[in-house]
Amino acid sequence: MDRHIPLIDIDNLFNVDSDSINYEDPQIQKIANEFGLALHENSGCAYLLNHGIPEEMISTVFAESKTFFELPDDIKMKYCKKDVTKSNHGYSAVGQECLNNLNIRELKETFDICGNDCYYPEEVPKFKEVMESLEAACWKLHSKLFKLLSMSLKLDNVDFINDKARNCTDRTVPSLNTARTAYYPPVGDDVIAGDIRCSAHTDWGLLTMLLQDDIGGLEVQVPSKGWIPVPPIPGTIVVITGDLLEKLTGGYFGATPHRVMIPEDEIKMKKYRQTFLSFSISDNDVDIFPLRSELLDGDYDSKPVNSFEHAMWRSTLSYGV
Ligand SMILES: O=C(O)CCC(=O)C(=O)O
Ligand SMILES: [Fe+2]
Repeated sequence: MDRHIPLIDIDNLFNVDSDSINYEDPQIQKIANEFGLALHENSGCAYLLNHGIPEEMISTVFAESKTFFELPDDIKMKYCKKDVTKSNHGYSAVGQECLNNLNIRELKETFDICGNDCYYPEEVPKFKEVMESLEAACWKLHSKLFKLLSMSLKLDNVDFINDKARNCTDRTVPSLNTARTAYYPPVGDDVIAGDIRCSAHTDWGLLTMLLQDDIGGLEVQVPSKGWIPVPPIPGTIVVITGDLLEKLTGGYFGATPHRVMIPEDEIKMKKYRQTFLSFSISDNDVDIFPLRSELLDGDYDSKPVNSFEHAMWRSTLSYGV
């Protein structure tokens, strides 16, 4: 099969205690180089194999999420986002969020977990626990992936990117770091021209980890090739670069445009699709300055961006406020 998106075996790094990883180990350096190259060249996107997050943890999140998304609308709306200029937490119905700021209808529903003022659907008692477990597992992996990327940049400090993410996984520290469960309802006869499952956009943060079911439809935009599919591969996680990583690395890891198409296949179109996403977004008070290094493009705009301002700007545009 002609696979456009690189597949990287990260050799169960998740299950190794972070402090006991030997970053001098040639095997770890090889993984770091492959991963860095995959995110730098063309696709800005990679599949991770042997990521170590238990499949059961993922399928439980999909099952509990489905129970929530299939509740009546009036119940789901009790949990909708309260004020998108302040927090990213809560439920969004079809048509509420449009990620490329246009007047396109996105046929998706989401529940985002963000911040420390979290509320959860009481109708689905296990929702909170399973979401937070998978979120924590993703956080553990994020910090290891940041180390690999710092290594691939040949930086002495393997914690260079972690230092910029700061404490975003600590809920007592304000950040827009977010975990999202997404549900794309079966596409019915009321679909209109222009409808899409998720419109073209880049993510706002450093890295996004995406777990998808077997329906497909995700695509990334690759400069020389246009839109290319990122089909589901069982047992893998998809990693996508975001705006803050692009800024931090002076464009070396450019943010990757992506979207989700409605399947052309009639049978698949009538099926729902589910994903879980973990977006790593630095603490609110972090200013991201582009790194200076001979590897990087000296022409990159050196103006810093503030993490909160950037993510909030993107978020409010998506909700039209
Ligand atoms: O669900 C997907 O496959 C992608 C969703 C996405 O890109 C997003 O929510 O930012
Ligand atoms: Fe996205």
